[in-house]
Amino acid sequence: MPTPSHLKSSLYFDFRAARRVPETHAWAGLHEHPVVDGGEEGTEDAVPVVDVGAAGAAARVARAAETWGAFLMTGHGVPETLLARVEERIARMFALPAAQKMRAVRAPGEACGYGSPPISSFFSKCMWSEGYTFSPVSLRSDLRRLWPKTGHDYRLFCDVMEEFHKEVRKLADRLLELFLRALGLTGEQIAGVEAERKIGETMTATMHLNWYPRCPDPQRALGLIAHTDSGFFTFVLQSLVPGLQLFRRGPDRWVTVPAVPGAFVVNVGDLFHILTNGRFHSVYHRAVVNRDRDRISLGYFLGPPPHVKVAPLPEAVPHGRSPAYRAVTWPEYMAVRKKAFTTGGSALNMVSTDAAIEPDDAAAAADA
Ligand SMILES: C=C1C[C@]23C[C@@]1(O)CC[C@H]2[C@@]12CCC[C@@](C)(C(=O)O1)[C@H]2[C@@H]3C(=O)O
Ligand SMILES: O=C(O)CCC(=O)C(=O)O
Ligand SMILES: [Fe+2]
Repeated sequence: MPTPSHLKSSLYFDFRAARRVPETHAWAGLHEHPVVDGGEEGTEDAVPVVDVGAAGAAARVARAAETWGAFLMTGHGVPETLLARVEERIARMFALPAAQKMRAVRAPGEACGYGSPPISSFFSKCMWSEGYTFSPVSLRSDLRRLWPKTGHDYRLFCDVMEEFHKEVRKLADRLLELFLRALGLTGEQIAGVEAERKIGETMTATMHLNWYPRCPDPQRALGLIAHTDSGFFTFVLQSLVPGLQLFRRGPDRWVTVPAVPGAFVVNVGDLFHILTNGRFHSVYHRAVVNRDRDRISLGYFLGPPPHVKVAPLPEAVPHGRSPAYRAVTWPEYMAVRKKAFTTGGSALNMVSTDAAIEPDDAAAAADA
């Protein structure tokens, strides 16, 4: 039986002091599929790179979203100096004393706070990571839980995260437009059709910071269990230490995403999979740890507001066919995913209509 998350989060595991990986953190079946390098340009395993500022970007986005469900995004215009400041502040936050971090611990049922990744509540083993989730629109009040007395570090953290959010939220709108163009919608349709316009206007952002401490026995431990992101799409900023792996089929393998300075990894999430009727598919991914260096990543998760139903866009459904998925809100989908985790099924299958047959990715990548 998995340990309830509130129990896990009330005990602080001191990664820094660990000289070995205890049974509580040792995962079986991690090496079921080979791991290949995704950085070798021109090879089949090369993770697609899309310069979103260049001509032809929509077509490249479409191809990457259809074939991989992920890509490395360059040419986005977010200054590298800002990204470096963001990373520095995240590292300082994770270096705070345990007692201070535990003040902000995520309570059961809470969306925001400090602790092991929310998904860990479905597993009996613990991951080799800590994370902090917050909403960028209420970060000044959220962050008072970590820095009750505010002060210099609090202000610098909030300032840099606000600046980052301002830049990246605009970028998300640009990328959404590229995605919709990639689906075949014209500029007029994007501007004029209520449903499409609403997606951009109402899209919400959540930030989740990950810290993967260096690990004495990385072959036995796992930073973040294989999963698909549940929302529309995610921007992942990873430090220069690689660790993010994408699952690819035929032959089944894990592809390590190269650490490209200044690039964001873009992951297609399950609700975008639904919105595009499965044309852009969500990507299974996981994070591994290493012996020598800590790793930090930032996930910027875009999705609909909680009350909005997400259903396949009519433009994404082939003529004469019915939509492959039923309409769901994000919280409804999370409840389905919770059920899928406990029954071992696929959440996308569970919201599909007869018109869609999903490969059971959950089973295929079940190296948990
Ligand atoms: C917006 C969200 C997506 C997320 C759950 C969350 O409410 C905030 C944290 C996100 C995250 C980050 C680590 C992996 C993941 C599966 C998890 O456990 O928490 C994702 C969630 C998701 O994409 O469903
Ligand atoms: O650490 C990473 O590179 C990936 C993080 C991730 O998948 C997530 O936060 O959802
Ligand atoms: Fe993820």
